[in-house]
Amino acid sequence: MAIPTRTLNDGSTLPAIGFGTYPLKDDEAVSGIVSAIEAGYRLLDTAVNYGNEQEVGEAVRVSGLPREELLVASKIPGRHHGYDDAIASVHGSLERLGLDYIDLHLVHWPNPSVDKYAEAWRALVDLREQGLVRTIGVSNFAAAHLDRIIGETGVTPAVNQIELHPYFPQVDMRAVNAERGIQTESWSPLGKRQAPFAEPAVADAAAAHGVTPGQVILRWQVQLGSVPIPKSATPERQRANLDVFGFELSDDEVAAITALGRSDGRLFGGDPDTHEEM
Ligand SMILES: NC(=O)C1=CN([C@@H]2O[C@H](COP(=O)(O)OP(=O)(O)OC[C@H]3O[C@@H](n4cnc5c(N)ncnc54)[C@H](OP(=O)(O)O)[C@@H]3O)[C@@H](O)[C@H]2O)C=CC1
Ligand SMILES: O=C(O)C(=O)[C@@H](O)[C@H](O)C(=O)CO
Repeated sequence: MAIPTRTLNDGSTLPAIGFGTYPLKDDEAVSGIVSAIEAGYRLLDTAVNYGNEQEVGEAVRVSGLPREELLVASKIPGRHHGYDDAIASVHGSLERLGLDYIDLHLVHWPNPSVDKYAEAWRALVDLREQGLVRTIGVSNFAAAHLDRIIGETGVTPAVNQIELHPYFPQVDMRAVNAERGIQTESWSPLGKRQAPFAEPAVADAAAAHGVTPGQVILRWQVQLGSVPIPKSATPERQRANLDVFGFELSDDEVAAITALGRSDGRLFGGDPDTHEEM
């Protein structure tokens, strides 16, 4: 089944589901990403800090698909936030990927104590002008971080990739993004090691629709309007995770899953206002 698309504020599109590549490395990464592409994924999410950009580029070539049919996303790490460092960071990503442009590039974390994320953003704005990156966005940005970079550059990120899963449904940040015309992407969309597959809200919906709990959670993500990027090294799960466009959750089912949210629901305490990741 064809994957629907989301139109971004710069006129480009993203598939409604992408593929997360962390922590895939080495041969497992190449074979895992090639099998994901064969399953139908067209958006591949990597980062400098995942140490697997080379493998992502290799998988793109091994897949044999025309370059323009795939979207590669990467991220600038905190240690590269100075303007010149950010420019060099993206050139490094291009080199490791072996690509002549990157489809989507994000500032990975704001690292507010370093206070240079606005410089990294200005670098992305300039790299987009040069055509080296097609679409620019951020990750783990709170409202104040977004408003600062928008205010300083007049350029609104196309995407904000944030932690979002049933135990952390990000009601407020989804609204913050939507109010600014920013597409939300969900990292750890299944809840990673805390996947709430056995929660009645999830298990009951799975039974009602004849699908798996993982498919219910990813369908919930789609109906929230976010773009989830589940990771799986297993071809069977890769295919199942993509197969969420043949059923629809009711409003009550969506609300029941959202109600699983908890104030301490973050996976590792990654609060963008305080978490530092270099
Ligand atoms: N911007 C940021 O700060 C962050 C971005 N990310 C991005 O988000 C992506 C996804 O997040 P991630 O943390 O990997 O978490 P996910 O929620 O995607 O969960 C991945 C885990 O779930 C397992 N899994 C996948 N599908 C199923 C299924 N259908 N049934 C049961 N288990 C399943 C996988 O195991 P198996 O492989 O064995 O199937 C893996 O252990 C990352 O790969 C990365 O690209 C992640 C964290 C932070
Ligand atoms: O995977 C990422 O993109 C991250 O930003 C990390 O924070 C990652 O989730 C991790 O390793 C947390 O311990």
